[in-house]
Amino acid sequence: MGLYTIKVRINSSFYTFGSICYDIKSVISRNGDLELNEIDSRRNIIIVGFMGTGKSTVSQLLSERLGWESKDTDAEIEKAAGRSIPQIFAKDGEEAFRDWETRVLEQTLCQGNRIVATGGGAVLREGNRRTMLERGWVVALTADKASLIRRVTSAAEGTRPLLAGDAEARVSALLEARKHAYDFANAKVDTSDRTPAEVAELLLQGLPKGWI
Ligand SMILES: Nc1ncnc2c1ncn2[C@@H]1O[C@H](COP(=O)(O)OP(=O)(O)O)[C@@H](O)[C@H]1O
Ligand SMILES: O=C(O)C1=C[C@@H](OP(=O)(O)O)[C@@H](O)[C@H](O)C1
Ligand SMILES: [Mg+2]
Repeated sequence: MGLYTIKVRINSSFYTFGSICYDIKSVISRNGDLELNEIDSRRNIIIVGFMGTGKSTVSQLLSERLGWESKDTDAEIEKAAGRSIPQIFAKDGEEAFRDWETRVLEQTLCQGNRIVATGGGAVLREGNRRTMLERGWVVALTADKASLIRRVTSAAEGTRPLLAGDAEARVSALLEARKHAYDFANAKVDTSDRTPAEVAELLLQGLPKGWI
């Protein structure tokens, strides 16, 4: 047997090994043994879907309803980067944003009992899809094109760099490009003619029996 030196760079309060999350605070060296406490990070509700399907809105409602913490990966990215999403896209480009997204998704899902709203493009990387399926129940919100356009062009909107310019044309092109991107989810809820509260209710009804 050779002698191995294992170096772990700790820059966060958890550490992932394979698909399991360990709490760094509970890494104790007792009698020279390394102990890692596994965090139960397999029970989360993860919301995916195209921009404007209502992921961020519905995650807040579910959080109030279940008393689970709600996290929005876009907000977490902005906090961690200290910049807005349009600023990240403008200065570093989409790939840099996707790298932030992968890191934040991994961190956010290293806990349990969370409602996690993702950004519409978080499903594009295979590794992200795997992480989501390993860490909870993935629900895809959908909506027809007219509803999406109405929502993403409303007064308070304008924060999505991928829709800059002709938002209607961009929604059409991206919807086509991503038409199968959300198929991996465990369940789907159509939000077109539903209020966010109705969407939240349907989503809860579709959870596996005895899961919450
Ligand atoms: N079911 C719904 N019906 C009508 N408007 C909605 C619905 N869900 C969300 N919205 C509105 O659409 C816009 C986008 O919602 P948001 O939650 O930010 O979507 P996402 O996070 O999926 O991009 C917001 O102005 C929000 O108030
Ligand atoms: O679909 C996408 O690629 C994106 C969706 C946005 O989130 P929402 O889906 O919450 O708008 C945000 O992550 C970013 O602008 C990129
Ligand atoms: Mg959102």
